[in-house]
Amino acid sequence: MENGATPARTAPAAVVVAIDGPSGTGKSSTSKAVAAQLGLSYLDTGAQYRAMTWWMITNGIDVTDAAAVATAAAKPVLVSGTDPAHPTITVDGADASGPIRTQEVTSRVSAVSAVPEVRTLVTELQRSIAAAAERGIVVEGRDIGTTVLPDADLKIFLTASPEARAARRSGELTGKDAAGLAATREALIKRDAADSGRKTSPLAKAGDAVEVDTTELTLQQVIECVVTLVEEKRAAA
Ligand SMILES: Nc1ncnc2c1ncn2[C@@H]1O[C@H](COP(=O)(O)OP(=O)(O)O)[C@@H](O)[C@H]1O
Ligand SMILES: Nc1ccn([C@@H]2O[C@H](COP(=O)(O)OP(=O)(O)O)[C@@H](O)[C@H]2O)c(=O)n1
Repeated sequence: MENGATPARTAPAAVVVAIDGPSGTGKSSTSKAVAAQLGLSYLDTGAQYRAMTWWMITNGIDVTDAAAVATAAAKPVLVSGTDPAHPTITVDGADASGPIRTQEVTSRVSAVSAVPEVRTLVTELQRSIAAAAERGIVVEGRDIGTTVLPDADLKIFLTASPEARAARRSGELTGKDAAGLAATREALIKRDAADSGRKTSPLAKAGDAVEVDTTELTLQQVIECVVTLVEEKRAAA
């Protein structure tokens, strides 16, 4: 270095991480923790489809009428906050973080997210959020590695047995009673089938994604695994 000056420490290049997988595999918990640990932004794309669904329900749109959903899709203004310590979502300026988690929204979101016009709009929004994340971002969903960010630096596909996923979800919602567990398992399998079977950008593992089966792993182990994979990518860049 000329003049014996200390070289300025350059910030690591922005890294884009795509985390996909079915419900209850640990995408949200893992993505938030990895983003927080590495100083990256975080985007929950499922929350955006849920917000779109909530808006449709609130505005009296029949979510089984794909043409009506397609026509209305451009109306709501969705804004996602990308701080992993405090992720937010608003619809037309109103906080939607509570209402998007209801059973009503959960049971209808797959119908709305299957509508191509909805996906086009939401995908554009997701790409613009990712492009604006100066230090990089962890984006979680169903089609991030395959469609939204096919050039992501690292793609992870999380899996877990239906039993493990239902137990995790059921523990969140209703406690551990057997009837609740069975109902949660059925609803989860039905939503996976709808999300995997739709024509437009279905839930799928990208060819170059790293698959991590979380069935027998603790959340902490999954987080450590993903952080290590990101650090390896950065070191190799
Ligand atoms: N490896 C794991 N072991 C046990 N519980 C987990 C694990 N990963 C996530 N969880 C729990 O399972 C539930 C669903 O996780 P979440 O991150 O919301 O999954 P997803 O975003 O894939 O639907 C949460 O209560 C979370 O704390
Ligand atoms: N990239 C994405 C993310 C979610 N979704 C849809 O949004 C729904 C809700 O996603 P979510 O991530 O909140 O679902 P959970 O796994 O948290 O239950 C999914 O069931 C899909 O129908 C999608 O189609 N594409």
